[in-house]
Amino acid sequence: MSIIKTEELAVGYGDKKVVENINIEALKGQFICLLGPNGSGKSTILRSLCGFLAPVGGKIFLKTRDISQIKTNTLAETMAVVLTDRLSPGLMTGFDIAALGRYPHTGFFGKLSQEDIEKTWEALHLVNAQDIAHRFFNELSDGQKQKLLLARALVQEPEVIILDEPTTHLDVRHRMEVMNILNTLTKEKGITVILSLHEIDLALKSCDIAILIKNNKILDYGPPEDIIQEDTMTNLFDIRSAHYNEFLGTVELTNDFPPSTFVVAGGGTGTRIFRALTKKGYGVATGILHENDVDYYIAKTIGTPLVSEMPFRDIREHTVKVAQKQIEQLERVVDTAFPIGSLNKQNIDLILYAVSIGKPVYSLRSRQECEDVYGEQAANVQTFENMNEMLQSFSSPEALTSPAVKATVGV
Ligand SMILES: Nc1ncnc2c1ncn2[C@@H]1O[C@H](COP(=O)(O)OP(=O)(O)OP(=O)(O)O)[C@@H](O)[C@H]1O
Repeated sequence: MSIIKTEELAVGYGDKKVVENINIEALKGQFICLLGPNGSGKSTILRSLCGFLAPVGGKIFLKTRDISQIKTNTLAETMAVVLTDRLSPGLMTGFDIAALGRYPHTGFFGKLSQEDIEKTWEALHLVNAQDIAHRFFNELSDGQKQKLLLARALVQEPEVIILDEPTTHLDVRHRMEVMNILNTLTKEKGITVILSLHEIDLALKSCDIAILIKNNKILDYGPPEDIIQEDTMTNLFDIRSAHYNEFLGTVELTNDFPPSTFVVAGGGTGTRIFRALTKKGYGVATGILHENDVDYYIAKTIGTPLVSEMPFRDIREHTVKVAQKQIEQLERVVDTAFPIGSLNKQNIDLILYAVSIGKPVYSLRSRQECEDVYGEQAANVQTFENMNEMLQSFSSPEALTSPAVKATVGV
């Protein structure tokens, strides 16, 4: 069932159009998220959808009725709004704030009936805010206030809730809680939720429909699984210093330092090392990674040169040679203590090769394990108990190889 529909909607201020040609439809129980850079018009669209801002052009329908023809009180029976504006409610308690949402249902004097009181408590329980109900709103944290504003929206018993950046200022726990509550509302109560968010990964993992906004228009609109590709987020936000991995849902800082360290990784053991080296300014090359390994996805997203092999295949002679060539040109080799199996045992040979040509090898395996794995050559491998200890023993990143090396390893 269609709850909100727009036709050739243009939103903005006065004559100025901020976003135009908006043709979207929100169905019952859908979780819809607006994504876009600062100033792209997310708040302007949300304000228009809830009738606070008159459209510059086109139409908005709330369950087939033109929203401009609906009185505010009638609108409030169907739609609840949680905007970012700070409330200064004087000496009101958490309960009072939540109960404000009953106003479309109370009589002329706004007196709460027993039923209103019960419904307010119900909403407070639903957002897990019953313990702050008797405290003054002004004295609560942003996360606690946000929960009460959600409760206020819920007691309205709306069919649609519109929220502008409901997770701003919240810590990770409250952020997850708010998103969980909203998700439950859509799935269990059939409420349609339309919101804007800045956390890309959270948005894409939670929402049924993403609306991507940039340069005055809707770039794309649909289920994130269908519309988000590898470069979608980097293009949407014009990100230069980082890349978004749609498969893992993470943003990784780009590493474009000249490679100095070859990280022999696998099974996810390389990920935190790639990130740590990137943070400290060391260039990285890595291998030999199977193309279904999490280290492969992270290394690709970070943008490091990498030597890879097809998933579930033995590492071929040729691939080993490519990795050896890279090692020859770099300063050092790191053994991440990757798990060893029949498909990647050549990575052990790779480390032995590095030792044989005199490259410093740094290992995160225990001394005993090194001896088991590298035999006599273990004496030429330095072991470290943890990554930071290992990084401290590296020469400073300024002393790294020249950009020419980067060219030779094929960046
Ligand atoms: N009251 C206003 N009068 C005129 N222009 C406005 C007004 N409010 C916002 N704008 C402009 O409209 C454009 C879109 O702003 P909007 O707040 O909708 O963006 P947003 O995507 O929500 O941004 P953010 O992610 O920073 O919250 C911006 O250029 C902004 O300067």
